[in-house]
Amino acid sequence: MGDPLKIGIIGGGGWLGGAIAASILDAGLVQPRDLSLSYRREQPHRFAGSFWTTDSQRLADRSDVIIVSVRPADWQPLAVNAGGKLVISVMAGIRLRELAKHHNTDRVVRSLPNAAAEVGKSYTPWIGSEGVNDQDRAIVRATFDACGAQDEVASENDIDYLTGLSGSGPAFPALLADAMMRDAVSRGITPDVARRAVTAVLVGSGRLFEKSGECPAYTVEAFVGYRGTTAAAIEAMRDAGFDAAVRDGLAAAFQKSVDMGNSS
Ligand SMILES: NC(=O)C1=CN([C@@H]2O[C@H](COP(=O)(O)OP(=O)(O)OC[C@H]3O[C@@H](n4cnc5c(N)ncnc54)[C@H](OP(=O)(O)O)[C@@H]3O)[C@@H](O)[C@H]2O)C=CC1
Ligand SMILES: O=C(O)[C@@H]1CCC=N1
Repeated sequence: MGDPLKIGIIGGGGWLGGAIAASILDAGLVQPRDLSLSYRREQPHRFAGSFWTTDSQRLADRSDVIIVSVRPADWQPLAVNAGGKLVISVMAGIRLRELAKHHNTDRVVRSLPNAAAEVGKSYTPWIGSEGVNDQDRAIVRATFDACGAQDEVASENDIDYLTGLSGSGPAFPALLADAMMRDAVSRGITPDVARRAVTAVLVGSGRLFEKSGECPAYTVEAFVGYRGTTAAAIEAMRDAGFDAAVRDGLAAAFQKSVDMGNSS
């Protein structure tokens, strides 16, 4: 067996960095003493036994793998020389070429998890640079399997598109849930009941969807074919522009990711 893996998470005090840290610790991919996390302002009281620092270069020096999880706007001023080590970025928009140049390594991975990493249910597409080897790939898979599911994809264009589809994805059911809740409350349903009803719909339909493995079009058609209340709702939502709203939203996220890459 080789030496235990040492992992550092720059921005480990943040939302996604903290979720990844919790997932890889839970999965036993890294031991607490081999995990380093950097923060900027206030040290979070999490991950006892791990190494917290404000010095991200120190973190990089004591790690084999460096995960970069700061907001894209905070990345340019982040001067960290990885010296050829594996760098895994979870940042939206930042391209492989820029990552390699900025961190002085040809072993870089661009990935895009989502907020469900917090409950071990992220979906994470990723792509590696030419310098990434088979062992690096195995580390990336293990890292994002610990957070949910992952796929290596064919191009950075795929990452830009999936940044909207799955990276931003958890926001879309939240948007639907919010609209449903507000409608329910406006019709006199108590907020408590509305919240419980909407939460049950989201969680229950997610589980159902996962279990059946059906194509969503088939499910929708089955409901439409029933010719009841659900068909009435689906047809009214579609007439009101549901499909176009989703298409335009995904296009806006895709474009934003490309624009962020052009300006980084
Ligand atoms: N949240 C999400 O759902 C997803 C996020 N992402 C990507 O993940 C990245 C992180 O996002 P998220 O976790 O939401 O953001 P957060 O703001 O929650 O976390 C970023 C963290 O980075 C810290 N930070 C900033 N600069 C430095 C620095 N120089 N050294 C050490 N720490 C620093 C911040 O500290 P401080 O609070 O003190 O400023 C903060 O805790 C982003 O690039 C985003 O694009 C990708 C997919 C999904
Ligand atoms: O909204 C964002 O920019 C980040 C990236 C994908 C999800 N959250």
